[in-house]
Amino acid sequence: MTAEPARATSIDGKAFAAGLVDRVAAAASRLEGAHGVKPGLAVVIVGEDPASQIYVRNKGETTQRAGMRSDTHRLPDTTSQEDLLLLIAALNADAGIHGILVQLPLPAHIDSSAVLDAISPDKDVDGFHVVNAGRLAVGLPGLVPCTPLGCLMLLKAELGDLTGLNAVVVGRSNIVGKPMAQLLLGESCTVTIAHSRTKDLPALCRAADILVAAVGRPEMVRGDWVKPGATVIDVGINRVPSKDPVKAAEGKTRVVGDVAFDEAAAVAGRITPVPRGVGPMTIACLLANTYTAACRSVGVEPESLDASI
Ligand SMILES: NC(=O)C1=CN([C@@H]2O[C@H](COP(=O)(O)OP(=O)(O)OC[C@H]3O[C@@H](n4cnc5c(N)ncnc54)[C@H](OP(=O)(O)O)[C@@H]3O)[C@@H](O)[C@H]2O)C=CC1
Ligand SMILES: Nc1nc(=O)c2c([nH]1)NC[C@@H]1CN(c3ccc(C(=O)N[C@@H](CCC(=O)O)C(=O)O)cc3)C=[N+]21
Repeated sequence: MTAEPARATSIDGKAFAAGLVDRVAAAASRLEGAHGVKPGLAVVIVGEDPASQIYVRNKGETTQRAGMRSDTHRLPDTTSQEDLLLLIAALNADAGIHGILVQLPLPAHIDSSAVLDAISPDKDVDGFHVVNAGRLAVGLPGLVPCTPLGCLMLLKAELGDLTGLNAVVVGRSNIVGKPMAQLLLGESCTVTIAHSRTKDLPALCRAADILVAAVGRPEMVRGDWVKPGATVIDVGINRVPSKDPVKAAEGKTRVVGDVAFDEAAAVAGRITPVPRGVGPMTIACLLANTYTAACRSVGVEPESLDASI
């Protein structure tokens, strides 16, 4: 049997993200020129999780590249919840900081929701605070979680108007699946949210014009789950052993998504790769949210950052 050639367009999230970072940088420099406000982001990381360290470093570098202030607070994994809450209170009160991100997951002895809800909703650039989740649900302006926001920007750049399209979101987390579904509903898609208890997931996915996979299971979505011509957004970031058995034995890993890329690309119209798909958009949207929060802190309407590549 010969492999089917891939025919889907691979959506270049990395290039789109670079363009977005440039637009944020330009808008942030105009904000600073006009109002003397330099957007500032504080990232708090508790513990030594290596994947988190890489992500936090990328964020710091990209933030500075965008001409914004970036502070990283690294705390030992023995930090008490009380001390973490004290740091958040200090950052809430710091007028030079417009965005606060507490890297997840937190160590088990800390109650994540108590920590996330201690962040001022106006500085909650992750959009995880219950107030921002509520604003998104009722259609009020707030701060929208970065990963679903990045997915929506890619979808609108690729497809234009999404009205009436069937969207299936696989995953119902508060961080990705639920806000993704809210955003697609806001674009007048017909939205179905699937999860681990969904019956006949492959058949459900085959009805989707837009299929978003946010599951955390390497290559779970197969080619025959995809409707011909559909747009597939792969949010998954999964580390699996390297293909080369020698390297795998040395503990080398590679990153794959929640979608079996080659199979799905043979059927889909458009698909995001992993890496270089949704991941870079998450970071770019974090900067966009920090810019938005900085504008609102001085009562200025943020400039539109939406644009095609
Ligand atoms: N690219 C990026 O910037 C980011 C990527 N990620 C990645 O996205 C993925 C999802 O993250 P997150 O939402 O935080 O993960 P969670 O583990 O919080 O949620 C996973 C969801 O997938 C569902 N699920 C699990 N197994 C199945 C299954 N067999 N069939 C159908 N649904 C299933 C779960 O269902 P149930 O609720 O029933 O348990 C749950 O709703 C991960 O790979 C993560 O690394 C996350 C954040 C940012
Ligand atoms: N409070 C909080 N907010 C988050 O948004 C958050 C978090 N905690 N915890 C961890 C997850 C994961 N996440 C990623 C962001 C970017 C890439 C990214 O840039 N990925 C690149 C490189 C991938 C690689 O090679 O490792 C890519 O996909 O091309 C990946 C993962 C944000 N998260």
